[in-house]
Amino acid sequence: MKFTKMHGIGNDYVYVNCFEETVENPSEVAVKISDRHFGVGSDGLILIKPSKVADFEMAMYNADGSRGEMCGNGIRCVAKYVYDRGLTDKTSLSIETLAGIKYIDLTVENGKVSLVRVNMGAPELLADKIPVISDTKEVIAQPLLVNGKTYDVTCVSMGNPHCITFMEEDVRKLDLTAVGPAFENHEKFPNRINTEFVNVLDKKTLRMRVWERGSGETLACGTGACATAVAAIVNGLTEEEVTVELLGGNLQIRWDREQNLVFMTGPATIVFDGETV
Ligand SMILES: N[C@@H](CCC[C@H](N)C(=O)O)C(=O)O
Repeated sequence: MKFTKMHGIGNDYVYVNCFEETVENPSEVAVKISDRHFGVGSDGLILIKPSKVADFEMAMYNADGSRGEMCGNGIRCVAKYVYDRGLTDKTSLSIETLAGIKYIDLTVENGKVSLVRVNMGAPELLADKIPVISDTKEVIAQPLLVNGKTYDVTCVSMGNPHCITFMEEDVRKLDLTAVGPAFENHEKFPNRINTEFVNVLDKKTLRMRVWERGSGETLACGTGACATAVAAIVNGLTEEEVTVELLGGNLQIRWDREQNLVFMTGPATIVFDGETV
């Protein structure tokens, strides 16, 4: 199987061009190929496929083989792949995901994509749609007991579920391997959850670390950065356009509240091409 290793600010996946390749059991392939010792090493597997309803389809699998509805860093990489590799010459394109069709604008320099802006659609705050088990319609700044400690959490879906916790403690010092799995598998989250640990640096800047459902700690999460920006705005912590600083780099996120659409802008990088034996 031919593949391409790519990353979006350090959130790395193995990409397979399914116009040329067939992947029989993507969940199994995702587990094997993601292994950082016995495989290629990645946060998961992303298939680039033909679509009947959009220009392309993206199918994403976490490192544990589970399917993610959407991947913000992944969709920027898919957009770069299809343009740079000549599968399209469009600089505005649409990509089908399990979370609906996303619309993308490319910045091209010297024939290659340098920046990708994604219309991520509307955020979902209703608890039963995320889903989060709750007595209230939405979960905004509510206490959640995890491993004997109470966290103040806000939950948002960007097509996939996120639980955001703003804290005073420097998130760079947290041991996510201790607390991440407890959030991910908490009884309140029937579909498990991605968790963002966040410091508000100022009205325009957030610092975030993420524990991803199905992949553990990653260097960045695009849907997580969008969900975090929305959570910060509904909690009155930031303005409507923010820079989210992640371990692997920065993303620009804007929630246009008039249209109720979230826009994410960031880079995408091709690392190498390979072939499995
Ligand atoms: N890293 C991604 C999100 C990948 C999916 C997530 N782990 C899930 O299961 O929902 C991003 O950049 O958005």
